[in-house]
Amino acid sequence: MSAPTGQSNGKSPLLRADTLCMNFGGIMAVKDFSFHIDAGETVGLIGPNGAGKTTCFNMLTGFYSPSNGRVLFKGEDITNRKPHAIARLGLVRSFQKTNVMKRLTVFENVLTGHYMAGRQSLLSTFFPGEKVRRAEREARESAAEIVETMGLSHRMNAPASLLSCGELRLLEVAVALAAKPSLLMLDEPAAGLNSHEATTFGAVLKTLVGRSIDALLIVEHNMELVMSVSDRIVVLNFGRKLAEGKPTDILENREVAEAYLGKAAA
Ligand SMILES: Nc1ncnc2c1ncn2[C@@H]1O[C@H](COP(=O)(O)OP(=O)(O)OP(=O)(O)O)[C@@H](O)[C@H]1O
Repeated sequence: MSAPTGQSNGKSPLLRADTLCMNFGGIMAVKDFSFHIDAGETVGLIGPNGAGKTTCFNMLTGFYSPSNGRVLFKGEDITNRKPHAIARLGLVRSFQKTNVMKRLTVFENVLTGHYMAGRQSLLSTFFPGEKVRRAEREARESAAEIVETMGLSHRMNAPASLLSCGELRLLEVAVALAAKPSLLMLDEPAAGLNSHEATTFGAVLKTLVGRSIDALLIVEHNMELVMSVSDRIVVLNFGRKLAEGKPTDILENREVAEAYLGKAAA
């Protein structure tokens, strides 16, 4: 069931992490963690509180320098690169904290996401030529398309402050998509959603790979959601990979049940 070396089967993976370790002053938060993500996949990274999921996210995206190991993205070694340089290569992450500006409309938020990720110079903004005007047009078209992809067209001109929790979570993903990721990494994107909202959210997430992005990595505590959207699940426990496999295999895995619920419940 598991792929302990983090190697994909034959193909070159989109992302590959080899024996990542993170040592916080003597505490090993992550130990020898290897895994991969292929283009076309949605991978769920799960584990009990404190298992090391966010630490992994931070190492994969340049926010932490691993104490050991390396990260390859599209075959390029990105270990110790700066987060913005990694994002420019197409590896974009969300944070548990919202990236939405409440006073801006849905459309304006997504457009802002474009500009934040853009490379337009200040000079060209003040003295726009045809090239800048074309880029502006394309950014607006792309923002409208992303809003539609996320199922928020009917809320396009609504201030974000008026959105429901479910709509807000969708908008957060839309803003991340504006950075044009190849691999999108979402850290607890469904936090606070009720069951109905989580179902809608999951249905939208399922449409993204192959349409807007090449692959998706999702850290999520909502088991129903993560099991329904993921092709493959990787389980962390005490900083180590405990299991890896299809959602159905993970749901039946005794060690995983024990890690989450304690031995008595397994
Ligand atoms: N900056 C830090 N300094 C010291 N210890 C840290 C730091 N960040 C995380 N840790 C520790 O590393 C371990 C893994 O934490 P991490 O936040 O990665 O887990 P997690 O799986 O994301 O948890 P949660 O599901 O609760 O968000 C925990 O024991 C945590 O206390």
